[in-house]
Amino acid sequence: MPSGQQRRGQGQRGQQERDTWDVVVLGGGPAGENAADYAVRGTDRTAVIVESELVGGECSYWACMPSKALLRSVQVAEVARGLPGLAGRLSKRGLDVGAVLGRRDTFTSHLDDSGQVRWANGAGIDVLRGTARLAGPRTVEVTDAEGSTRTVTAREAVVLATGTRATVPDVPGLAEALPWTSRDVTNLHQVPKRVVVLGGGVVACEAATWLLGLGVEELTLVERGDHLLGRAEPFAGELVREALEARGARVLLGREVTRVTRESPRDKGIGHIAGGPVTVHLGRRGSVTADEVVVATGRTPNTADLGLEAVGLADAVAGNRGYVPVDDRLQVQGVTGQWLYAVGDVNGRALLTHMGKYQGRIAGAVIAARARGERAVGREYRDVASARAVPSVTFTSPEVASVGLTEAAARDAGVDVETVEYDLAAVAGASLLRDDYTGRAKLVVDRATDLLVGATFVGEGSAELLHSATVAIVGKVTLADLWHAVPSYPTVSEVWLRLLETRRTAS
Ligand SMILES: Cc1cc2nc3c(=O)[nH]c(=O)nc-3n(C[C@H](O)[C@H](O)[C@H](O)COP(=O)(O)OP(=O)(O)OC[C@H]3O[C@@H](n4cnc5c(N)ncnc54)[C@H](O)[C@@H]3O)c2cc1C
Ligand SMILES: NC(=O)c1ccc[n+]([C@@H]2O[C@H](COP(=O)([O-])OP(=O)(O)OC[C@H]3O[C@@H](n4cnc5c(N)ncnc54)[C@H](O)[C@@H]3O)[C@@H](O)[C@H]2O)c1
Repeated sequence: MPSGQQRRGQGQRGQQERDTWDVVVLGGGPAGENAADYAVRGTDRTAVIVESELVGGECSYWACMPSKALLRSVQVAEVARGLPGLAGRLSKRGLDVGAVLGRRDTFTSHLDDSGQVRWANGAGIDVLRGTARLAGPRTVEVTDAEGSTRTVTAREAVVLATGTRATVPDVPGLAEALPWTSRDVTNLHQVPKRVVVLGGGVVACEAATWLLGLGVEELTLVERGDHLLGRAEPFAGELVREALEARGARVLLGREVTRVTRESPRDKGIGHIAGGPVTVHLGRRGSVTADEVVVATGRTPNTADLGLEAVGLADAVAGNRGYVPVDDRLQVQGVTGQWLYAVGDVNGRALLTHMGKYQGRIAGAVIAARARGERAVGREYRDVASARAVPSVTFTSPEVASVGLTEAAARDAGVDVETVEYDLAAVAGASLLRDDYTGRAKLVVDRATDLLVGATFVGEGSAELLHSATVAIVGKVTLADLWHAVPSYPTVSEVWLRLLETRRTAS
């Protein structure tokens, strides 16, 4: 048996000639990387990741990392402006945009994935460059940039981890106007003076926050629904709307874009203003003209050219909004032989990096167990979190952190719902963070069991608070027991005590 070091060396030398691996992963984003790692970790089994762009996926280069790098500078500056002793010392000229974009670029490794490839090789995983599609059971075709195609096979498992891309709605003139998508707005090189953001979900609200912070002078956000952040508790969207408006944004809710027109559209590369002024028409409700339009209206799974018909999956995927249907072991439903899995965004369960990585860990563990001849039946081999305990943080100002079910979702699920809310600004530890603190917390409780089924915290410091609620939900801690989990003073966590006190007073 070769040592790990020998095996890694052989893997790197042999991967161009080799055509069979134990595990073949399509897509090298965070979900695919974790599935490959957990499938072979500590063994001599072989795995390959087939990647058409950059190993590390959307998250590393065009999503989580650049957006959070931009938002950090914007948020720190905003907090400082609200603190006596600091506010007056800050330059009136605002942020040093070049330096902020430079820091962003260090977090995306200047769109160079060699560090991620080194990690993969070090973990015993080969990397093949090219676009992959299924050609039959355990068989994958890979087409490289020059157009040559080779066929690779998997002895044990194939994992689909091809993620999603930005949806550009079918609005007349929109595609022709060359709108910015999440890739451009996270990798912006120019700050347009006037921007229209289409959509009011997580991408739109975060992008509006950093665009305003970087100096956009006129920002209009157009959402077709009645709320921002439509999947969160309604008060979260309200607080974010108020905050965006306080910074000068115009938020238009319940508006439908009917047409988009642009003078001389020209593709100048990612993050560059793509032509002359662009006008977004809102039917009889007027129009808005800006220097750039950002489309943030949701995601489309990368399944259209994945060869699903070769394994009889085309109809099942089409009937699942284009997402690959999986069971709780992340095994693709409708395919026999226990060889096909799908993890991360592409299965549509929870479009978040941490959830994709969690699913990757589970799928990898199932593959490894089955390779050992085991049945993979225990709890460690099941995705138990995606249904009822998905944590998510929207890094707006104020932050929105939530886990589990909203009140509406809990009622729809038939839970005997009890709720309790508290003004986070009235918590000493929160009010210390900034003088203009705004926030609110809400718990959704199953009255029948005294268990928490959902929690939402809006306000500075919520992001790091969230895990306490996730632990309470997953660990099935009753609210009676939470009374004895004493939060430190003065911290934002003290909101737990206030929520429990409020509940006691009400009952
Ligand atoms: C602007 C923005 C900000 C976000 N911020 C956060 C955040 O803060 N926190 C969070 O948890 N989530 C965030 N998300 C969501 C997060 O980016 C995704 O949930 C995550 O990237 C999904 O990981 P994945 O591995 O499933 O897919 P991806 O990261 O999309 O990776 C899929 C990979 O597959 C490759 N691929 C696709 N098709 C093929 C093919 N046929 N052959 C070979 N390779 C292929 C792609 O090139 C890509 O590298 C954000 C999303 C956006 C758009
Ligand atoms: N911080 C984070 O964790 C983070 C950040 C960004 C994205 N994400 C993930 O990425 C996913 C996708 O985010 P998203 O914001 O692109 O999608 P989304 O589904 O969350 O929001 C899209 C919004 O666009 C609106 N919309 C759709 N078509 C429209 C139209 N024609 N005109 C106006 N509005 C329209 C929808 O009503 C919805 O409110 C999120 O659900 C989240 O899971 C996470």
